[in-house]
Amino acid sequence: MSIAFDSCSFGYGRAGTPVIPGLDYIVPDGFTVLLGPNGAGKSTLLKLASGLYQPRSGTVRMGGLASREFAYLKQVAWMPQTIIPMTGLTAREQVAYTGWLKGMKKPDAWDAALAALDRVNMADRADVRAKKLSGGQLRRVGVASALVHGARTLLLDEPTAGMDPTQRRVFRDLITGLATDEVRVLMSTHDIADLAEEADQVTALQEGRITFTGPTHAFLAHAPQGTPEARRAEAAYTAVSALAPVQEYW
Ligand SMILES: Nc1ncnc2c1ncn2[C@@H]1O[C@H](COP(=O)(O)OP(=O)(O)OP(=O)(O)O)[C@@H](O)[C@H]1O
Repeated sequence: MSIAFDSCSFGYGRAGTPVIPGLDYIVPDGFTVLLGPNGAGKSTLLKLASGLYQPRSGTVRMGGLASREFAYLKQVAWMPQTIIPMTGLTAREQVAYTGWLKGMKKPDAWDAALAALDRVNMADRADVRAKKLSGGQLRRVGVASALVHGARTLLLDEPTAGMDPTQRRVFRDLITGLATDEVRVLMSTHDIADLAEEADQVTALQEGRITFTGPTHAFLAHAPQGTPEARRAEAAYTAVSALAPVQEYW
């Protein structure tokens, strides 16, 4: 069951212009990259999908569940742009705490935390204080926190921002492997050239409106003929950014 936005509108403050002005969108299966320039509304969309924000009008639902229901929140995991280490907690405690917040029993959360840290190659740091971890290690803790309670949709907000190219490659491989038949991953990024070809699907956002959503090969087909392979994703992105918003696609 996927997350569906139906005429979803959202703005900051009561009277503020909507940042998301009436969005219809279904989070695709597999691994989807969410592209868009600064301020397009990517983080806002992810927060709406996570249930952290509620729409001003319209709905965000998963099957019969509205995004404000706890049963919905248990099905999704959101990784913010910045992972804040919790004072005094070890990596394992921080991940287990997230699991507990999502309704897991303490012993289950404790076991699942180690398993999640293992999936991100951090099991050997499980007992290190989160404050002592490097930026990259802390991001892994963030991914482990997203994995700990077995969510069906992972919402990752620019998890590779600020990483060096090598670190980014390792991290990207890790994230690509998280999507399965049962688990959807929606990840925002600025890193168009690197990521588009590894994703199953691409969604492009412009001023809170979707200009493209579909399989990666269909996205890349927007690159003008003769564009060199290395530049296709970027050229396709430029082309879809100029498209009119998608009106109906589901
Ligand atoms: N807390 C806030 N209060 C008021 N306006 C906000 C707030 N957060 C975001 N905005 C505004 O909402 C719009 C969308 O912001 P959002 O962070 O969702 O975009 P984004 O695509 O994630 O951008 P970036 O790539 O720079 O992270 C921007 O115009 C931004 O200034």
